[in-house]
Amino acid sequence: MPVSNFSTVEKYKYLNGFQSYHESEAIPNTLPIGANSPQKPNHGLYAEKLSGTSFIAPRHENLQSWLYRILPSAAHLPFEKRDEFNITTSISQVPTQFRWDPFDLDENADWLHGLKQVGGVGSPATKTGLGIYIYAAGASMSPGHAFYSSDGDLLIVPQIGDMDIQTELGHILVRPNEIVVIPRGIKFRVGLPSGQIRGYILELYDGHFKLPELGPIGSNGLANARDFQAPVAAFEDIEEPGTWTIFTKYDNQIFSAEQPHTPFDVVGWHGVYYPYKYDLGRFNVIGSTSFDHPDPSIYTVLSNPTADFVIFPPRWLVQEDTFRPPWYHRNTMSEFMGLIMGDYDAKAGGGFKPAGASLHNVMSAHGPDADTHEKASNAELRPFKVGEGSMAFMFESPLMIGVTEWAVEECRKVQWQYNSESWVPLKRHFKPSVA
Ligand SMILES: O=C(O)Cc1cc(O)ccc1O
Ligand SMILES: [Fe+2]
Repeated sequence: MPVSNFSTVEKYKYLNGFQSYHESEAIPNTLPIGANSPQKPNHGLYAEKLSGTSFIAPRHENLQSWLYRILPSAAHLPFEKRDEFNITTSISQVPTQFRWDPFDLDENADWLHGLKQVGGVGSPATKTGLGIYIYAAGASMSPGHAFYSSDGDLLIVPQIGDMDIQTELGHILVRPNEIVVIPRGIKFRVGLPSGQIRGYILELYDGHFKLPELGPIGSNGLANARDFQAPVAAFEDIEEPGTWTIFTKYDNQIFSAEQPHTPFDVVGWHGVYYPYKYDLGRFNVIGSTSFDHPDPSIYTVLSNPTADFVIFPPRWLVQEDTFRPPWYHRNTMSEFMGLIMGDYDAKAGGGFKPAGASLHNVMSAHGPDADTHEKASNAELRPFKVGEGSMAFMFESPLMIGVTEWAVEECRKVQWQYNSESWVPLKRHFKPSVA
């Protein structure tokens, strides 16, 4: 039987702060004082360094942690390729505006077996670009399985179901309307404490998320640093040898390796490279209190040169003499959107549903559908709370986002009438004689 070092109450304790230097030990006197790699670490542990940036990365970008564990990660058998996984199908770059009906649930799969790539660009091998995935699962990953991505940092956006994520650095409970980021290389296992799960994932093949600069907003606002939560150290102490399988996604293919000991044996750790969660309900929304619709960058939660994570939380709209929904637009950026719950105010026509998605690529024109335009251009402009009970989000990237064969064909969720239902019905209102 695994021996855990925590009670249920203590299981989900967190350390608060974004990219703060944290340290945590599940047994007192685990972390060496004034050194990282003593000749004999305390309690007979092995020291292991986990680097998320190059050794020479500037101090303010340098992300690494020291792990003190029962056996080092290297103690495993060789990797074998697992061809039964087919997460990434061939990707094509097209300017088509896509919208998808809700992606299916899957009660039989576990999180890893229920993972499918929807879109992407670049290559994990050259550390450029990103991947976008949908997961759907109805079973916990086996206690003998763990996964890490060699390809990048995973930003997971649950849409349905709680995820009990056991990571090497401790436990995280993440629920819909929260997000979790699991950096490259950190092993984890997804348990399902309350039934089926489904959600979206953005994988960054390069770099790590930062909080956006606040500029004239000042020193607080948007996502505040103290609301990001890292786990506390927690370990399994299993003396009998067994078989554990470690899966990794490596250049978008799955490999696995067996080892005779649990990977969740980190008794203490310190550093700035760790998984963290954030409750989207804590986002402090800033908006226009006079006129005009601001750029959606005002809703950025996390930022990276490859992609930003932007949300559309419930908020008051008070602008005068303004068409309040998003304007019609074409961008050099591409926009992948998902909906966790509720409605999105730019799509009153109803085709954008929770668990569905849309993709508006580089310079592909889009904006409110015809119904939304009709309503918003005639609405009485009193203060109005938009998005009550809803949460839409966007993965926004300067790169073209290609679509996988699975997303276009196999999943059978594409709304091929998207353009003809949303924008083709827009009416002419042009009257040269009227100001
Ligand atoms: O296209 C979208 O719905 C996303 C979006 C929202 C917004 O408020 C402004 C621009 C934008 O691209
Ligand atoms: Fe847009």
